[in-house]
Amino acid sequence: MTQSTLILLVRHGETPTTGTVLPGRAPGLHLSERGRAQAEAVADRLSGLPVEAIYSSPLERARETAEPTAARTGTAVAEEAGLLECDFGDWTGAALAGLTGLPEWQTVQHNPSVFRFPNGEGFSGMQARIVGTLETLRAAHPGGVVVCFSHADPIKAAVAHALGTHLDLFQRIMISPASVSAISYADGKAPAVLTVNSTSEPLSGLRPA
Ligand SMILES: O=C(O)[C@@H](CO)OP(=O)(O)O
Repeated sequence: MTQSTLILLVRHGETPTTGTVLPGRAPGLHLSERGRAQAEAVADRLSGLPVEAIYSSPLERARETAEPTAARTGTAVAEEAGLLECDFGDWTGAALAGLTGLPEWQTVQHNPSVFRFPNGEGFSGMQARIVGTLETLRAAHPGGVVVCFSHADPIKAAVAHALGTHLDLFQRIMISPASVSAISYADGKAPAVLTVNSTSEPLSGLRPA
């Protein structure tokens, strides 16, 4: 029987606007100094895992978070558009303080499955995209350890799906900057969520040697 495939989902490290602006897919947002330190810490925490492949959202903050892990493991980073941030459409670049007062914000929080960002992507479409992408990557690396660098909302949606949690409840899942969440996929079985939003522990125990 093939060993399970382990997919690690890493949110990018902090940027100068994390928590204050909805950056979305706007280009040119880089890690802050603290974010770069978090990216190094991710590489430390993953050391000891037999990483077979690394994929990243094409956005700078995700690529920069992947770099130390790539250097440490000697594994090239492949860009994967399926790991991109949600397309926030007209809300891209908006200050969160200005969005939280909008009536639509209540839908974003409490009924996201029906919400589509104006001129952007819907949460349901985003979830289908990230789940489909992980399915493709797991099929490409049977039995392997695959590290994927992505963004908060897609990771939350992927974890919710693996848990069997409805998308309308996905805002209850916390995904912090530079956190690692792990899902194991075995043939013929439901996915197993091994850890969510891990920000401090070493992770080599997820795939004992
Ligand atoms: O703005 C945020 O809080 C999240 C939403 O997914 O984005 P990112 O993980 O790209 O910072």
